[in-house]
Amino acid sequence: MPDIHVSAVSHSFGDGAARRTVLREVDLHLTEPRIGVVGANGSGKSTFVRLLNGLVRPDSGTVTVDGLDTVRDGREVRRRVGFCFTDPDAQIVMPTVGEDIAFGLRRRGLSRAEIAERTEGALTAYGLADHADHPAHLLSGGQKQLLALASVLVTEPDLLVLDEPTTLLDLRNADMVRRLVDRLPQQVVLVTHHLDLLRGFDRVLVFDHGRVVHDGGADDAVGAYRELATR
Ligand SMILES: Nc1ncnc2c1ncn2[C@@H]1O[C@H](COP(=O)(O)OP(=O)(O)OP(=O)(O)O)[C@@H](O)[C@H]1O
Repeated sequence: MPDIHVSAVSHSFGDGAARRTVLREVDLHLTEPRIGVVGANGSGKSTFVRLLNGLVRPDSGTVTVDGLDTVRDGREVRRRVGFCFTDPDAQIVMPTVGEDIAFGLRRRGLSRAEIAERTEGALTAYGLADHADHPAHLLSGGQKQLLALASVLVTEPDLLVLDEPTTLLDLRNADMVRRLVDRLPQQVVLVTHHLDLLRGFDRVLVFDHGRVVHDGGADDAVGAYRELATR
């Protein structure tokens, strides 16, 4: 499993009176296969996971993935860290569903035959086989979320970061994503408000006002989060 080191990371957005500190002195060493991230709206979860592939550069402190610094070695880090955004529209880059899945593979210099084979496999695995030539922006919200997941997983990253991957999915597809995450060989960091997705996770971090206020097994952490939410 990749080795994630987050050392003394603080981060703020905005300037002057509008300055808002979103992460405060976060220190973590993450090596477990399944890591969940929960917390109230605005508690810093998305900002935290965006550190992991260098999308957010910390104001202070460092983040490394397998010894690679997410700022200094950003390009290499992004090859290893697959990232699925909450809003799948932010991730669709090509006109059709099939082309979108193939896009990440083309950038990796694979042969035409290999790209076609892997793309077809992903289309089938995510229930999108009938939509290969369909305009990607015309998919339903949930189908777009599945496409975003397929386009990232097809590149076989070492670490997969999922920021609320099931917000738009119906019950069946949300369940499909849960089972899929269970089976993945990769390390997964998953942000969610759907606590049932975290069943069996090795470690769950609870964020509150930019700090990790609880860090433990799934049951304990979910209990701590519930308590925090009802305070
Ligand atoms: N690019 C940005 N510019 C300015 N402020 C930002 C930016 N990104 C996030 N923030 C602010 O940082 C705070 C934390 O946001 P973040 O998205 O990390 O929270 P979250 O815990 O993921 O919330 P949610 O559960 O609602 O998705 C929020 O107040 C948000 O407005």
